[in-house]
Amino acid sequence: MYGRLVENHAVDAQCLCSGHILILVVDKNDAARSDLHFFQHCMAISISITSLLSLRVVYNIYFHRLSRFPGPRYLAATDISLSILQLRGTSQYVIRRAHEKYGPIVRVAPRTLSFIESSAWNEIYGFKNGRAALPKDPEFYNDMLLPDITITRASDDDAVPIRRAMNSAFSHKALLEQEPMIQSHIKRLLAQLELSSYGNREVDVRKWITFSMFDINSDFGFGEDMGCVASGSFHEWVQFVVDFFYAATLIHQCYKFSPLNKLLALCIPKSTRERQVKHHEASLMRVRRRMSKQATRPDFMHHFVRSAEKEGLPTSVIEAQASIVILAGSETTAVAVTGAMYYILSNPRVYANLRKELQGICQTSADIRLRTILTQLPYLDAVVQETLRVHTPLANGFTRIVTDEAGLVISGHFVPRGTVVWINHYCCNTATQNFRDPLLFVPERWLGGKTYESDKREVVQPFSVGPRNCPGKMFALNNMKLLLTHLLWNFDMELCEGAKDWHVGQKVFNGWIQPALPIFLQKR
Ligand code: HEM
Repeated sequence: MYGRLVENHAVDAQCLCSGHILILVVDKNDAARSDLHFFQHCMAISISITSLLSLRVVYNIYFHRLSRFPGPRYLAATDISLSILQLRGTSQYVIRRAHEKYGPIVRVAPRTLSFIESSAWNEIYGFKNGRAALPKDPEFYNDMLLPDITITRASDDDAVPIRRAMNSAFSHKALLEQEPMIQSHIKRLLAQLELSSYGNREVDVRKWITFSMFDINSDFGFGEDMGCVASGSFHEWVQFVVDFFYAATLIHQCYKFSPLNKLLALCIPKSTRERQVKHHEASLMRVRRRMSKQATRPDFMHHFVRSAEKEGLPTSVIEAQASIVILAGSETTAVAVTGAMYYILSNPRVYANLRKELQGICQTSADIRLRTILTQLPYLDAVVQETLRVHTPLANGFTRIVTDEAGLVISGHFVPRGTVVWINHYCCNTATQNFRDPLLFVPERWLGGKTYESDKREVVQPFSVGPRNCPGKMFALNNMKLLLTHLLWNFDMELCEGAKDWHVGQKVFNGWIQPALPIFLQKR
C-alpha cells in the first residue's frame, strides 16, 4: 500500500489514497529517503484516522445506544452534520422536516435527541423532586459564553438564591411600577418614528423596536438608558452585546469538538479581547453607579439588591446579574415585537380585528394603560401567543443532558445517561402533529372555536418551563403589548413591497437573524 522500497535504488512508490494513485520517483540519497519515510508516516496516520472515523460513523449509525431512534443517517453519523447546519443558521428547517418524516422523537446527532411532544417539556425542563429535572448542557453554557456567577451559567443549586432574589423584581406589583418608565420610552420612540417617516419615507421598524427595547431594558436593569432611540443608533455596548449573542453559536460548535474551543480562544484577536474587557468594565461601572445612588426608583436593582442581600449573595454575584437582564431581555423581546408587526401587517383581517378591539376600550392614546391592555384585549393576547408560536425569539431552544445513572423515560421512551435532549421551539411549534395549518398565522386558534380545537397549544412554551424558565416572562409580555398597542393606535401602517416575504428562510443563530422590516407609517 505504501509502495515498494528497494534499498539504495530509485524507488517507484505507488500510493493509494482516497482513490488516487500517486507515483513517486525518488533519487537514491538520504534526503529523498527521509522525505519518503515522512510521506509514508503521514499516509499511515491519515489512513488510520480515516479508518477510525469510518468505523466511528458505522458504529454511530448501527451500534450506538441511540441507534434504535429514527432520524436522517447523515445526522446520526457524526456531530459535524448538525454543527454545519447550526453554523449556517438553518438547522431548525432540517430538523422540522425530519420530525415530519420520522415522528415525535428524532436523533439529530450521534448522542442528541430532539422531542416535539408536550409531555417532554416537563420531563426535560421541569421539576423533579423539587429540583431541575436535568442540568443545562455544559457544551452550550460554556465558560467562553459567560462567567459562572451569572444566573444563566450558574448551576441549578447556585441559581436558587439568585432566582429567589430576582423574583421580587419580576413580581406583578414590581412590574406595574415600571409602567411610567416604559411609557416614557415608548413616547420617545413614537416621536422618532413620526419624524423618520415624514414625507412618506419608509422606515425600518425592526431597527427602532430594537433601539427601544435596549433602552427600556437598560433603564430597568441599570437605572439609565442607552440613548439608542434618542440618537437613532446602537450604543457601542449594545452592538457588542448583539454581536456576542450571535457569536455564541460558533462558540457552542467549538465546544462540541474540543480542543477546537481552546484553539478558538487563542485565535480571538487582541482587539476583540480588549473590546470585551472594556465593555465588561463599562457595564460594571453602570451597575456600581446605580447601586451607589441609593435611589428609591423601583427598578430591577432596587428590588433585586435588597433581596439578594437577604439571601447573602456576594457583591460580585449581585453586580453580574444586571447585564444579564439586559442581554437576555432586549434582543429577545425586540425580535418578538418585530415578528408580531410583520404578521399583523401581512394579515389585513388580523390588523382590522386588533384595531377594532383597541378602539372598543380606548378613546385616546392616554387610555393605553397596562392594567387595561393586559385584561381587556383578548385578541391582542391571541396575536402575541401566535407570534410566540410561529416566530418564537429563541427558536432553537436549549439543550439539557441526561445525568441519571439509570437513564430516563422521556415521551414514553427510555433515554440512556449521557444523551443530550432537546426541544427545538420552532420544530415543536410548527409540527403538523401539533397544529392544524402549522405555518399559517392564525390568532383565532387561541380563542376557542371548532376549526382549531385539535391544536396542542400546550406545546408552545416560548419562555420554557420549570426552575430554569424565563424569570422575565411577564416583563417581556408587558413590553410587547404596550409597544404594539401604541403603534397600532398612533399610526396607519403598511408593509413595503420588499418586506412581503420577510419571514421566508430567516436564519437562526440562537435567535432569529431578522433582516430590516421596511414599512410605511402615517400618524393618525
Ligand atoms: C420574548 C422575550 C423572551 C423570551 C422568548 C425568553 C425566553 C427565555 C427562555 C426560553 C429561557 C430559558 C433558557 C434556558 O433554558 O437555558 C430564558 C431564560 C432567561 N431569561 Fe428570558 N426570554 C425573554 C425575555 C426576557 C426578559 C425581558 C428578561 C429580563 C428582563 C429575561 C431574563 C432571562 C433570564 C435571567 C434567564 C435565565 C434564567 C436561568 O437560567 O435560570 N428574559 N428566557
